[in-house]
Amino acid sequence: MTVTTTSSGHTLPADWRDYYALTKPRVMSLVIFTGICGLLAAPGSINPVLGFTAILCIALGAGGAAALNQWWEADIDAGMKRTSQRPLPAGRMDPVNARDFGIGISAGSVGLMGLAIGWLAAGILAFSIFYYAVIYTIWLKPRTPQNIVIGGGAGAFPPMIGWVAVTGDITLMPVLLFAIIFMWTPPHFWALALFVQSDYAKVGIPMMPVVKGEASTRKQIFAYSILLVPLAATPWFIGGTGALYGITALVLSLAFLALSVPVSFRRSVPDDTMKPEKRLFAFSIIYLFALFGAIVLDRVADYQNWPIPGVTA
Ligand code: HEM
Ligand SMILES: CC(C)=CCC/C(C)=C/CC/C(C)=C/COP(=O)(O)OP(=O)(O)O
Repeated sequence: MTVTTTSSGHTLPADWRDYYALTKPRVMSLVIFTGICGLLAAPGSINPVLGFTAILCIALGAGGAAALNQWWEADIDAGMKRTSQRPLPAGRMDPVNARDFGIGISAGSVGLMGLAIGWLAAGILAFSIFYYAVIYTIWLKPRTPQNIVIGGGAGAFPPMIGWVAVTGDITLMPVLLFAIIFMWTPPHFWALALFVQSDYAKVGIPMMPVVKGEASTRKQIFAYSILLVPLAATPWFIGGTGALYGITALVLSLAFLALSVPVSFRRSVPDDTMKPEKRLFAFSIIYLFALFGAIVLDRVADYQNWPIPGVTA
């Protein structure tokens, strides 16, 4: 077994990077960011050590759920070009170790969240782990083209968990933050699915482009992108944020909608470069980072006193 040495000369087991890869760090970086934003945007305050603990629990829970997802899907991942080099399909790790790692950090995250922060936040964290690892990965993903629409809920919980860690209760605002990610997920993923659909067809996963075809998928991307415009601005409309967030949300969502237009009203041709789809997918990630960053900036900049349409004169 090769070993890796750190800058200080300490050796690490060669497979620590595989355990890290099991947590899907690149994807989960945005998931955790939305959790941090939910915590920072919530009214009230939290001890910084407890705040850090809450975010650590969200990160461990997301990573544990991702490890369980990869343990369950090792055979599917082996059949897709995009995922074939992951630790399990590539044979670099014992599946039992991946499963135990996923269970361990998931359970640890829920227990620590409950003891340090509160059992409502811990309960939502536990449910989101179950939602991703069981409801989405085992039940929905292999059965229905609505898999990522319903399953998208799993990825929408982190900002609610961060918010509840501070306030201790679920109000309309964290529900709206959940709804925004829920509505964002289908165009985010289907833009990608349009240019990797052959992979999913090969392993028999009923993603929308495989089951309903490109035209239907493209129209649905447009529909969700239209709905995202008013939804993303709703926290402002109801007075939950100031105009800094509200205007940023409208500009970002209209840009998102504009990028969805070429995706929605075209058909791919043989050897298509799929540029519009790749642009929309890439922008979907920038969009969510910027949108949730704006929620925090708005809270910090205290724009709460700006005139809010329909609420103040
Ligand atoms: C069921 C819901 C979702 C599905 C099916 C999905 C699917 C995917 C897929 C297949 C990729 C390509 C990454 C790879 O090849 O490993 C990806 C990338 C990404 N996803 Fe999603 N995603 C979902 C939800 C989310 C959520 C909720 C977030 C964050 C809040 C998110 C953030 C990202 C990010 C940041 C990337 C880029 C990762 C990179 O650069 O490698 N995704 N998504
Ligand atoms: C706190 C907590 C539990 C957070 C979870 C957040 C979450 C569910 C994010 C979704 C991330 C994602 C890439 C889903 C796709 O899985 P996939 O198996 O369809 O993607 P793949 O084909 O790349 O493996």
